[in-house]
Amino acid sequence: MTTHKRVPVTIVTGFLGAGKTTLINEIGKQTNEKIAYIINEFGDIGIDGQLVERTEEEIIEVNNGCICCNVRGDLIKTLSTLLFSKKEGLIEFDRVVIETTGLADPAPVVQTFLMYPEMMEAFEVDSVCTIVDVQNISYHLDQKDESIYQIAFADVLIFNKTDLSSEQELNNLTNRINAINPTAKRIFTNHSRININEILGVYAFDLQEKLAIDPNLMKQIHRPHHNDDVVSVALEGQQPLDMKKVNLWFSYLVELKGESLYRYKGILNIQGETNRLIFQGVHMLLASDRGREWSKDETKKSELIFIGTGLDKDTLQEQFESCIAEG
Ligand SMILES: Nc1nc2c(ncn2[C@@H]2O[C@H](COP(=O)(O)OP(=O)(O)OP(=O)(O)O)[C@@H](O)[C@H]2O)c(=O)[nH]1
Repeated sequence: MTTHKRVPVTIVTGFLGAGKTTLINEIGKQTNEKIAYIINEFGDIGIDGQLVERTEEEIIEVNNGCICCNVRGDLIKTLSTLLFSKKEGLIEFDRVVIETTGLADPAPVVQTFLMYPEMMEAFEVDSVCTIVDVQNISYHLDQKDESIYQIAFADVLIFNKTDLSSEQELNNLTNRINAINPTAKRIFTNHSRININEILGVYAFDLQEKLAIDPNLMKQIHRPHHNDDVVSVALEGQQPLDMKKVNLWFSYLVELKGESLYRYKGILNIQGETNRLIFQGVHMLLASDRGREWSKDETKKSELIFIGTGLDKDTLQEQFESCIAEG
């Protein structure tokens, strides 16, 4: 029997809006393990960290870019700090779960655990779990190489949002994905509701298999990716917003920009509301939800992030300001 003495690391990847944070929340609901979460977002404002429900866990947000390239140094620093804090008895954790940005290539993230002695000694990759948004993945595969790398590199493929796809569409999609990665374990679900024992403690990561996919994995070579056509625009403001105007603005965005808007999400301060309004969008699908109550000692504010192609910050800023409530 193999014993695993190092801290297991689960890497959760998948294209923008696929259901990664939803899975993180599902892990939180089911596990008794102490988990340190590292959440990397594409954009200047971290929304996901605020949407993770188990707040007593160690949640570290790494923003300012994508973990697989310009912030890889930040990832190593974060992991080193976690190790140090654990050694000093300041925190406890049995596992690390990393949520990458939806545009990350998982190979360089995995590389972190295979190339740096301090990391190799302390951590072991348990599995790379890729969430596949069955409603949008065909479009993403046509448009973005990152979604191909994420699928190719998976040990476990979670086909999510099956509630939004017909059986026929799912069959066609499975055939297309089989051609990219025929060996990964497959799980079909919606709202990332899986038995987490299917992804945690499975030790499915197989270096030889990964080298067959990417012979450069152990070298410092980084394939070019997310060419700068995908941008993120972050907006922030403290003045309360008018719900009716926000609805009109979002209808306009969904209708006219839905295709190029890969992901948009945020927390809104709506006039007259005691609770935060959470909105989440992936292309044409937009949902909103009442979040927790604003606490007395926090400043009420709205924070929004838009990720897509052809986005103009000034126009979005102007539209955002036009939603400010009067009086
Ligand atoms: N209908 C449907 N909606 C889902 C499902 N899974 C997740 N969602 C919704 O899809 C949106 C995106 O889910 P997230 O879990 O935030 O996706 P993500 O991959 O973390 O997104 P990014 O971190 O922005 O890339 C949210 O509004 C979810 O509630 C599903 O199976 N079916």
